[in-house]
Amino acid sequence: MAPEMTTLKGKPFSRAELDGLLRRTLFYTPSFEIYGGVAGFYDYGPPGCALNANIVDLWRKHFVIEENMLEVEGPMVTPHEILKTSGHVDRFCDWMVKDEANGDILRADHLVENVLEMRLKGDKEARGLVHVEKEEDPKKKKKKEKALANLEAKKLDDALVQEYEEVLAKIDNYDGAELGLLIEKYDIRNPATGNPVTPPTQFNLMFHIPNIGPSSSLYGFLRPETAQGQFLNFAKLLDYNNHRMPFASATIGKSFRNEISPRAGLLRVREFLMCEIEHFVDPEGGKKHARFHEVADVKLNLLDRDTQLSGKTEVSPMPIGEAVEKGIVDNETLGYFLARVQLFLIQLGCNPEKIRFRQHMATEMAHYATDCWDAELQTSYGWIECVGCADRSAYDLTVHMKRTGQPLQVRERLDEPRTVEYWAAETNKKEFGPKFRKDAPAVQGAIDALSDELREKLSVELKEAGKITLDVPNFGDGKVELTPDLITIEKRTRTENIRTYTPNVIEPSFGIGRILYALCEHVYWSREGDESRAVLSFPPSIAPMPVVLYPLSSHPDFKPLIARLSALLRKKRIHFAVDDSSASIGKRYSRRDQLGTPFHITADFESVQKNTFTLRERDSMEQVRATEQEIVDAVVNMVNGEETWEDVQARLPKFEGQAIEEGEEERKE
Ligand SMILES: Nc1ncnc2c1ncn2[C@@H]1O[C@H](COP(=O)(O)OP(=O)(O)OP(=O)(O)O)[C@@H](O)[C@H]1O
Repeated sequence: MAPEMTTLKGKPFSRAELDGLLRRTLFYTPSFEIYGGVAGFYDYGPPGCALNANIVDLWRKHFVIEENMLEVEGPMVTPHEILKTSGHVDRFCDWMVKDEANGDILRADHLVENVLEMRLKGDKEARGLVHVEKEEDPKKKKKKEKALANLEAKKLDDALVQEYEEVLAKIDNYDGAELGLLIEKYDIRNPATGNPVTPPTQFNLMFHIPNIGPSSSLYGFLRPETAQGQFLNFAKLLDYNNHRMPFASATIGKSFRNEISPRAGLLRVREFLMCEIEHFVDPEGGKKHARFHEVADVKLNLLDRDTQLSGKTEVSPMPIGEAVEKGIVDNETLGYFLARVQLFLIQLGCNPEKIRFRQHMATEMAHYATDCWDAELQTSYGWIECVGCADRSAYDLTVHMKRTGQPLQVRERLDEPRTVEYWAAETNKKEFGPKFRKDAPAVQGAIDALSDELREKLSVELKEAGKITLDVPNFGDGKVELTPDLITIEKRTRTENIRTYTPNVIEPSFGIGRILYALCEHVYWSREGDESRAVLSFPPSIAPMPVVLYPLSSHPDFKPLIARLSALLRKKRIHFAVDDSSASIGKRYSRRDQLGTPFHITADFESVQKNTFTLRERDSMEQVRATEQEIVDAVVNMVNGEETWEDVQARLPKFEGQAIEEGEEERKE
C-alpha cells in the first residue's frame, strides 16, 4: 500500500502541492501540450535540465571516473536482428487487458495492484483507521468519483485482507495466466467504469522503426535499454583495456519503452534517460571485488526474497559485508555495486530512510540472471524501482557470440596447464534432430548458452523432476521441455593451457527521471506548512541553480556590484542567476527557495560603502556578511563540497540584519 508520506520536516506530504510547484516552476511539463499532449512524454524546463545535468554529472564522477569505466555511446535505433538475439523481440512484453465495453487498455498487473490497494484503503477507512481524501479538483473529480463508487469504503474479511496483502507483496511475479486468475477470483474490473476486462494478452514494449533507410528490408526498434550496445563492443573494449579483467563499460543515453499506461508523471514514461553500467567479471572465484572492503560496513535496508515470499515487507538493515557472507546477496561484485548505488543516492540528497533494496523473486528474474536487486525509493506512489542491479551471468555475450560467430570471450594464458571440471550438456542426436527438425539449431543455441552454474542446477532438476524447461526465443511459445532421452547433463574434466571464458555481467541500471522525481519528493517541505513558502532542499552541488544574486533595489549603485560578483562567479563556472525584479527581497528569496537555490547573495547599501555582501543559506535562513571575495570563495567551496555552511558560519561574521523573510517585516532600504 502507498505509505503515508511526510516531508523532510515531518509534516504531511501533499503530492498535489509538489506536483503543482514542479510544473509551475518548469522543472518539467507535458510535451506537445499545445497540441493536446501525448501520454508518457515530458519536457524539462530550465531547473529540470539543470537538475538532470547535475545528477548525471555526479553519476559520471561517482561511477565512471571513480572506477575508470569505459564509457561508450551508441545509436538509439537498433536493428531487429540484435534485439531478436537478445530476446527482446520475443520477451520484452507486459500484460494488458481491455475494458470489455469501452475498449480502455490497462496494464494487467497495475490494474490488480490499484484495485486491491483501493479495496484495502476502503477497508481501512471502514475500520476508521484512515480517512480517504476526496478529490477537490473539479476536472479530476468525475474520474475519481467513478473509481470510488466502484471501490467504496467497505470492511473486508480479515482473511481476505491478508490474501490481498500477500498478492500485493508478490505483484511483480505473476505471469499473464496468473494475473487472469487473480482478476477472475477477485472480480477485478476497470475502476473508471466498473466494466469487466478481457483476459491478459502480451504487448511488446519496443517502438518499431519500419525502415532504416529508404528500403524496408532493414528495420528495427528504438532501444529499450543501452546495454546491448555495450555488449556488442565487448571485444573492442577488452582490447582497449589491454585484455585486463575485470572492467566495466558505461553508457548515458535515452531509452524508449512504449508503456501500456504511462502514469505517475516522470515515473513511467515512454522516453527516458538511462545510465547503465556493464561490469564484466570472471565467473570463477566467486565474483570477488578488489574494493569490496571499502564498502563492507555500509548498511543497506534489504528486503530479501524469503521475506517477500512470506508476504511481508519489513526490511532488515544489514552491512553489505554481512549480507554477502551470509549469501543473502549472491557475490561481492553485486554487493559492491549495491553499496555504491546507495552512497550515490545519499549524495544526491535522497533520504536514507526512504531507500531500500528489494531482491527479485526467482520467477521475476530473467531466466539467465543469478541474482537481482532493485534500489527502490519511497515516494507518495509507494516504493519505486529507480535502479535495477542484476547479475546477468554470461547470457548476453553468449547469445551474441553464437549469432555472429565473433569471439566475445576472454583468453588467458595459464602458467601451468590445469585440469578443470565443467558441466557438459549434450543432446542425443538420434532423438533430438527428428524431434525439433528445423528448430533444432535454436534449441541447441539455448542449451549452448547455459552457464556452468545453470547446467549444474538443471542436472539436478533433470534427475529429480525427469524434465527441464528452457527459454528458446525463436521457438513456439518461447519455451521448450527436455527429458533425459533428449539431453544428458553431467560433470566432466578437461586439461587446458589457455583458459577461455565468457565473462559474467553485473549490471546496475539507473533511470534518471525516476531518481529526479523521487529526490524532489525527498527534499520538499514548506515553512510552517505554508504552501507558498515551499522549499526544495537539494544539496548545493545538485541544486539546479546554486546561487542567486540580488540587488536590494533598482538603485543604480548596485549595478556595478552585481556585475563584479557575476564576473567572479562566471570565472569559477558557478551556475547563477541575477534576480533584480521589483518584488521585495523576502519574496525573491522565497521564490528561489522553491527552485532549491541554496545560496543567496545580496548587495545593499553597506555593500556600496564597504564592499561587503550578505550571504543567506536557504534551509536555516541564517546569514553571514563578508567581502566580495570571501563570499564568492565560500560559495565556490560549498558548491564543490569542500566546505559546509557550518564551516562558513564558523569563520565569517554572522549577519543579524533586519527581518527580511517573506511573511516577516521587510528590510528597509
Ligand atoms: N517507463 C519508464 N519510465 C521511467 N523510467 C523507467 C521506465 N522503465 C524503466 N525505467 C528505469 O530504468 C531502470 C532500469 O530498467 P529495468 O528494465 O530494470 O526496469 P523495469 O524492471 O522494466 O521497471 P518496471 O518494472 O518499473 O517497469 C529502472 O530502474 C527505472 O529507473
